[in-house]
Amino acid sequence: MGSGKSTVGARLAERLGWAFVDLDAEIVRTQGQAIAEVFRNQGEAHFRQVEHEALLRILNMLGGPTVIALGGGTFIQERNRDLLCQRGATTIYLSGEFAVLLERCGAEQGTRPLAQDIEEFRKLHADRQPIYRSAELTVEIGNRSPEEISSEIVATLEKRNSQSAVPE
Ligand SMILES: Nc1ncnc2c1ncn2[C@@H]1O[C@H](COP(=O)(O)OP(=O)(O)OP(=O)(O)O)[C@@H](O)[C@H]1O
Ligand SMILES: O=C(O)C1=C[C@@H](O)[C@@H](O)[C@H](O)C1
Ligand SMILES: [Mg+2]
Repeated sequence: MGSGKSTVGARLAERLGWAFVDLDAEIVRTQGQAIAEVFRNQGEAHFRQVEHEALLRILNMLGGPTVIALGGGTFIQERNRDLLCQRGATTIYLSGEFAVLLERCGAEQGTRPLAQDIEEFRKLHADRQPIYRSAELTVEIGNRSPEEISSEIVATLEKRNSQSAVPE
């Protein structure tokens, strides 16, 4: 949470000339309520089901190359990781110091239900690390701007593509 998936994802899509979809924004649009309200009114289990269905719908409707900003817990569900893998998605973990994430989420107080209590957020973040790190690529956000982070991702993707090209 707060690593910049939505911000960097949008910038990355622009740089690549790809479409961009933000999974949380899609949930807000289809549910007609903020994420915090879905948690409050229907509970986390319901949110996770809605999140999974939204990811499936997005993947089924892709019209071309697309950057998808997942929610902070999307990749934690095994069924979502399986789905992304089956569809050939390149998964990228934006890794950052907890203090940076905390500061950013604190500035948007109330919007992330699982970041309300600092110690619970810290534990959740630590517990999730092994799964986040199973993404195909890990990018350290450091203190860099969205522009700098997306530049690194573009360069990494270009390098991977040139390495996987069949030599003549
Ligand atoms: N590289 C950056 N430098 C400075 N501020 C940033 C950077 N990336 C994102 N931010 C800011 O940090 C906050 C959180 O970013 P963002 O919403 O993109 O995170 P997220 O990973 O999508 O969070 P979530 O897991 O809740 O979806 C926003 O206010 C955003 O403007
Ligand atoms: O880390 C999480 O579990 C979440 C992160 C946000 O993106 C939202 O998807 C929601 O607040 C849950
Ligand atoms: Mg986001």
